[in-house]
Amino acid sequence: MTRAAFRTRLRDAVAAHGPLCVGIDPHPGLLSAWGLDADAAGVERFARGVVEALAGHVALLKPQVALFEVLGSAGLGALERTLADAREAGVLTVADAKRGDIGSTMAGYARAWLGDGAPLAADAVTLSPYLGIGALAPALDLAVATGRGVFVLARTSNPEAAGVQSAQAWVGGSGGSPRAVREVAQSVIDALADHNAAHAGGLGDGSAGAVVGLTRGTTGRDHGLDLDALGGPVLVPGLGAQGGTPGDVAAAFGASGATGTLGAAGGPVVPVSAREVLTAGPDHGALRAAVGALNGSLTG
Ligand SMILES: O=C(O)c1cc(=O)[nH]c(=O)n1[C@@H]1O[C@H](COP(=O)(O)O)[C@@H](O)[C@H]1O
Repeated sequence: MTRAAFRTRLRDAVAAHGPLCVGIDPHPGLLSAWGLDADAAGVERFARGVVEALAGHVALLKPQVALFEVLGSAGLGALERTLADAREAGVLTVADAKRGDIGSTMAGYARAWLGDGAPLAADAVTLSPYLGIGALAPALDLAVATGRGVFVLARTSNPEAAGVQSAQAWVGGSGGSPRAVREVAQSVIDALADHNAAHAGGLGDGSAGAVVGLTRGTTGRDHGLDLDALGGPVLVPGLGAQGGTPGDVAAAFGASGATGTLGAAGGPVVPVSAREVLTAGPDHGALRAAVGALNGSLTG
């Protein structure tokens, strides 16, 4: 299959629709508000309804895998059909699976979420680097080979993460590079930047994205994390239900963040909202209006 690099496709989608990524998070409370049962049929109608309403109106959709997985095989079937709908409708997806394991197992996760022809293949997947970023190589490599992407957790939106992600780590010291102390979150970003630099311009261009949450108050070029060398997209959860605002996106990532670019060659910056947008449903027009309003605030 021929396709452009994930980041190129994401940039085009952001240029067409605005930077917002909408999470497909079928929480029981939302199912009930939409008049649906909290079972696999309800989850499927909810998730496929979001795709139907928003395909052609949003740059990226992010199904939350946990909320399908909880229903076992029927839930995963619903997720398969949701991803198939999105593929057919031409809307980009990132499966929010937050996978990360030892390399040999990671190869299985990589094929499951990023492999051509895999039932659950999405355009990108979220990954956790806390078994060591090197352990994620099978997924980073498969993303390069297939024109897909990964978003690796660097600084997440939840306050409990600070103890691990803000710890200081010794990095470098091999291959002649000097040893230096870096915040763990920065060391993740630096590793992704190295990966992207090695694959610039091809099918893997910018395939290694970072997750940088909106709500921890210390993102962006002025406040610690240096994203300028990343050379890839940034997924920014925390908008809406977790308290983040479009103004916070601009404050954290600079004015360029709001328009979906970052640094000289980085980005796009893609803020995420699930619950705040989804509460506007199930009416398709109301969902589109909520997305339009948020995109307007992000770019205005
Ligand atoms: O990887 C993610 O998407 C993610 C990372 C993070 O740091 N924080 C975070 O909230 N998320 C996900 O983003 C979504 C946010 O949902 P809302 O808070 O409803 O907008 C959920 O599916 C979270 O699992």
